[in-house]
Parts: sequence; C-alpha cells; structure tokens
Amino acid sequence: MPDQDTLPTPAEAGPPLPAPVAEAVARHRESVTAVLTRRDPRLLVVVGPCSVHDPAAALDYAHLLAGAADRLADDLVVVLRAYLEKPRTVSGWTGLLPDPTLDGKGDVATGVRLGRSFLLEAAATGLPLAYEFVDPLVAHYAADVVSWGAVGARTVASQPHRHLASWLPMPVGMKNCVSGDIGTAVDAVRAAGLPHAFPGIAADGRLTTLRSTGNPDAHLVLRGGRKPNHGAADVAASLAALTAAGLPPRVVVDASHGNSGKDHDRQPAVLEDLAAQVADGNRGLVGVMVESYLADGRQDLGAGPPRPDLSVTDACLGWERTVPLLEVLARAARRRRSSL
Ligand SMILES: O=C[C@H](O)[C@H](O)COP(=O)(O)O
Ligand SMILES: C=C(OP(=O)(O)O)C(=O)O
Repeated sequence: MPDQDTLPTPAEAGPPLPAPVAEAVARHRESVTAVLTRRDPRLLVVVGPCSVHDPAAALDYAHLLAGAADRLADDLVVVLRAYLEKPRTVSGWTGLLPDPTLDGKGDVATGVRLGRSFLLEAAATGLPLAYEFVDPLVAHYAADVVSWGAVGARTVASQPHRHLASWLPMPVGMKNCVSGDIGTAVDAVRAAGLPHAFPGIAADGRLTTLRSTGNPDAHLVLRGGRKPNHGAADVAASLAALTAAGLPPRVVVDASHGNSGKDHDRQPAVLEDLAAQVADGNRGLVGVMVESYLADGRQDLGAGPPRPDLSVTDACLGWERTVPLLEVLARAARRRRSSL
C-alpha cells in the first residue's frame, strides 16, 4: 500500500489526453510556432491568472476567454495561462500542484491528480494552454497538454530547465532574469535549441534518460527587472542581441512582473505601449503576456477560505478591464498586417 506521499506515476495521475484534445494541442502548437516564425502575422497573447487556486473559478475564466479568443481569432492567437506551480523569490504558496490545500501541507499526490484534471478541462474549452515548468520532475504530468511553455526568471540559468526545454514538444519562452539581464535568457534559448541527454521520468514513473533533439521554437521573453524593458528601445536592443547570437529576432513581452512593478494597474499602459509598437509595424514583437483574472487585484492567503475569483499571487487585471485591452491588441495586429 503506497503511503500518502507516494506520487502516482504520470500515467496514473489521470486519463490520457482524449484523441480530439491531443489533435487540438498539436494544432495549437503549430499555430504558436507559425506566429513565432512569422508565417502567421497574428499576435500571440498569453493571458490568464497569475496562478490557478480555484479550478472551478479558473474554468469560468477560461470559458470567458475562449469566447473572446474566438471573436478575435483573425488577429490574435490567445493562449490561457494555466499555471499550477509558482516560483518564489523566497517563500510563499507554491501553486495548486505542489500544495492543493493552499496551506503549506504539500499534498503533492492530490495536486498532480487535481492539476491534471484541471488541465484537461481547461483544454476542453478549446483554448491552447500556457504553463511555467517550475519543477522539471512534475513537467511529466502536464507537458502533453501544454501548447506554450515558459521557463521563468528565477530558473532560466538552470541547466535542468534548459535541458527540459530542449525536449518539450512545444515553443518555450525563456524569461530574462529578475535583475533585468537578458544575456542569461539568450544563452538559455541557445542551450534549448541543442540536443541533450538528461535524467527524466517515463510515463510508468521509472527514471529514464531523456534524449532531446533541441527545441527550434525557444524564444526570449522580456519581463522587466530592476526597470521595465517593454519600451521600443529595449525591444530593439533585445532583437539585436538575438541576431548577434545567431538566433531569430523575435520576442514576447510580458506586461506584468518587472514591466509593471507587479502593479496590475500599470499593465494597461504597458499593453498600450506594446500595441503601439505592433501597430507601427514591429514584426519582431511576436507576442505579449498579461496577468488577468475574474476580479481586479489580489488577496493574501490567510484566515478564511480565499475568494475564488481573486488572485492569491500577483495582482491581476479583472476581466472587465482585460477585454478592451485584447481589442486594442487585435486592432494593432490588424494594422500591422495591413501594412505588410
Ligand atoms: O508570478 C508570480 C510571482 O511574481 C512569482 O511567483 C514570484 O513571487 P514572489 O516574488 O512574491 O515570491
Ligand atoms: C513567475 C512568473 O514570471 P517571472 O518568471 O517573469 O517572474 C509568472 O509568469 O508567473
């Protein structure tokens, strides 16, 4: 009898992807790649809650977003942030997958099951899913359903994360360091593009050697640092740095985190600035990221049960404020396309 801390294997954590979902994931990955390689002139928009703490409410959000994504599909490829792990600067709640009871008990065995079931339900909305791979071990519970992956600002220098990214079968964004340094992320894009052999976990739970062929769709994400780096000059400098490193000049820019000083009220101005750059014809700016949820703001975890509709990690833009910004981004992408 396994003790309560024994994790199910990836194959035991939930049902395999239903065939129609697997087919949709393959199509979504191809759509994201087409935007990154500029075969598709639309703009990639990775948008959604900072973290999922209440699966039912996050699914409500996903349904709203799926409606908007359909409406704006001529101009935007919208991807849902379905983040179940949180990297912490020092400490704090680490996400639904490692801590599904939100209280530090760390019931990872329940978390991997709950997390997988959430991802399958979120994928059933028809949206592509975005996921930050924080712990390479648990990547194996999520990777098959993810269409855009991220390696975050706190792990981008890590060799295991770069190796994982080289093996993951979807485009992976490498975020600049929390300091604002982009060189480490550029190195990470190069490393992820190469073949590697490294330890991992097979579907049956056995440790195995994973062999990657290199991820051709790894790319840089600007998320700001000690100061923002979303402006046209910083975007141009990052594209030049990529070209100098022999990499395709393409960048996704996160309107949150260091680019908004973690103040959700500053995301609209950052997004307006990014939309202006796109409308001006910047083709290297291939995508943006937005932290958005049902209600505006955030709450601390603490005394009572948290509100389902309000972020428990970074403050998010509420849904009502998100929709007009998606429309601004769509107009900008349309304008860029019309000038091609
Ligand atoms: O995206 C969310 C947070 O910015 C990230 O988890 C770091 O949070 P912290 O600096 O509050 O630990
Ligand atoms: C933690 C995140 O971002 P960053 O790595 O840029 O801090 C995030 O997007 O949730």
